[in-house]
Amino acid sequence: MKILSPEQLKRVETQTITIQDIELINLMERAANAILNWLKSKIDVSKNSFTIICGVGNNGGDGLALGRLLWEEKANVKIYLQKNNSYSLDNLTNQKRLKDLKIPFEYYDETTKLEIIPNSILIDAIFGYGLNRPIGDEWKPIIDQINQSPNTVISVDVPSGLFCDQLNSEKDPIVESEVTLTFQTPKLSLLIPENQQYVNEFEILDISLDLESIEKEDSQLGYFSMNYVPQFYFKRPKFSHKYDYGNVLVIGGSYGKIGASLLAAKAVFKSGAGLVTMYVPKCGYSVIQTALPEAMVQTDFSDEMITKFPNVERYDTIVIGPGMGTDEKTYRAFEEFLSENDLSDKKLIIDADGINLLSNHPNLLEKLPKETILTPHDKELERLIGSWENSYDKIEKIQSFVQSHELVIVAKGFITQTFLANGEAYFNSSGNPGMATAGSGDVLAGIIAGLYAKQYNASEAAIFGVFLHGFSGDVASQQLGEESIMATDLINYIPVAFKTLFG
Ligand SMILES: NC(=O)C1=CN([C@@H]2O[C@H](COP(=O)(O)OP(=O)(O)OC[C@H]3O[C@@H](n4cnc5c(N)ncnc54)[C@H](O)[C@@H]3O)[C@@H](O)[C@H]2O)[C@H](O)CC1
Ligand SMILES: [K+]
Repeated sequence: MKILSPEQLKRVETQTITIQDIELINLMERAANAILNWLKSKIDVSKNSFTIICGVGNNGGDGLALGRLLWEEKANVKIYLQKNNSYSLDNLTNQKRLKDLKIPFEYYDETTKLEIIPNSILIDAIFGYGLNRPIGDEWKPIIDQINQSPNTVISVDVPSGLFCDQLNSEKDPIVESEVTLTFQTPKLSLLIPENQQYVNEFEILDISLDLESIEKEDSQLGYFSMNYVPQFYFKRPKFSHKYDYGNVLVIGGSYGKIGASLLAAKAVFKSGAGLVTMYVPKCGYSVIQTALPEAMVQTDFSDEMITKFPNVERYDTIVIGPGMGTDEKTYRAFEEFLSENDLSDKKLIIDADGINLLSNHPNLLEKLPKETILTPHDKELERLIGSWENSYDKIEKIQSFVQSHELVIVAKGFITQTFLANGEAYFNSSGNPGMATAGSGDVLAGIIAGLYAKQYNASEAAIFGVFLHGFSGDVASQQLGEESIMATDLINYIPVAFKTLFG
């Protein structure tokens, strides 16, 4: 799903109106109905109260229309409208509809003490994507009353005061919403960690904007959600053997960190690869033979670390890094491996210490095959590309890095972002805080490798691998709760995740 700017959304809106032969007021009614239906799916609206705070534009218009629909559903509703001498056309139409039905509303200005119905759901419909400058301090008293109220706050489209695609200043008054119900496409600001305090969680509501018009808009940013999963369905042909599903080599592990490579290798198997070989220092040999009898094991000469990389001729996919360490001997082995092998037809996934080695010796980056997948967390990423000022700057820096080096970067975080070699970035929608646990990243590298080894290309393996990893975490948390999830659970729930996604 594309992430669009306010200008693009406006264009799509205008085209939708022409193509569907409707008026903007009809879209506004759809938007209000979408919110009503969402509310009805959660609560009995007729037994609830709502305090709706509306602005002067179309976001306010959505709020007025919602007030009318809730009134018709026999909910207890109090509607506030900003006192002004200029309203959008459809805001005015909705004011008239309220008046025609004798549904009362009150005006407010910056001095008003809002009378929020106790225990009501507070609907924030002051500003939406039309915000074109920071809202001034005059808004502080109203926004403060909303944020300090004990009521549940639901924001329409965007928390009021929050820009859609640029950073706010810390001083800006912004509504802190419990849930943001955003229309049709996610707004970039909803996905940015700096805005956590305002966004908490969001849901995308379909208002049937014209999909072709959305497709025509140029955007390098996308949001990968459940709707896109079916295209990743893959059915194993009846007459197939293990070699059809990739031959994967996992290079990693060091004394005390054999577990990391083991987690990665298990995840490779669970995501469907045919054969897995592990290359570890000697101390890992019996551990792996016992813990993962399905894997073949080759060992380094060293007991404790990798000092020479193996011959990789027969493998098509190679994971490098989990638990490997950054000893100088390991680094030299890694450099020799990259310089002396023709890896152009190999699929490489580099994680953890493998990435740290690349950061210390950036000349090695040029030796990686095209579309090598790197899976850094923030610290590893910073070592690799340098620091960034904020999340928007981070996106731009990663985009230029992947384009200049022709790499794929999976930037891990609460909302993981996958950057393709052409600069496109996909924000992931699955996962939960329970997955912030040791070994989770090793599992992700393994899942991506397992998919890459099969029929998926680098971009697909990275984007879908990230989703599958998060989804396994979601299934695991439904069964176990977030608190107790361990990396091993993420692996154990991959089969349930596959089954839930593809039946
Ligand atoms: N396609 C859709 O998704 C649809 C969304 N709808 C809703 O419409 C709003 C966008 O409405 P718009 O009238 O363009 O803007 P706002 O209501 O967000 O802004 C109101 C108004 O305020 C002015 N303004 C901007 N910045 C400031 C400021 N800092 N201080 C004071 N005033 C400011 C600006 O000039 C605007 O006119 C969208 O979010 C949805 O909620 C449609 O209802 C259906 C289609
Ligand atoms: K809003």
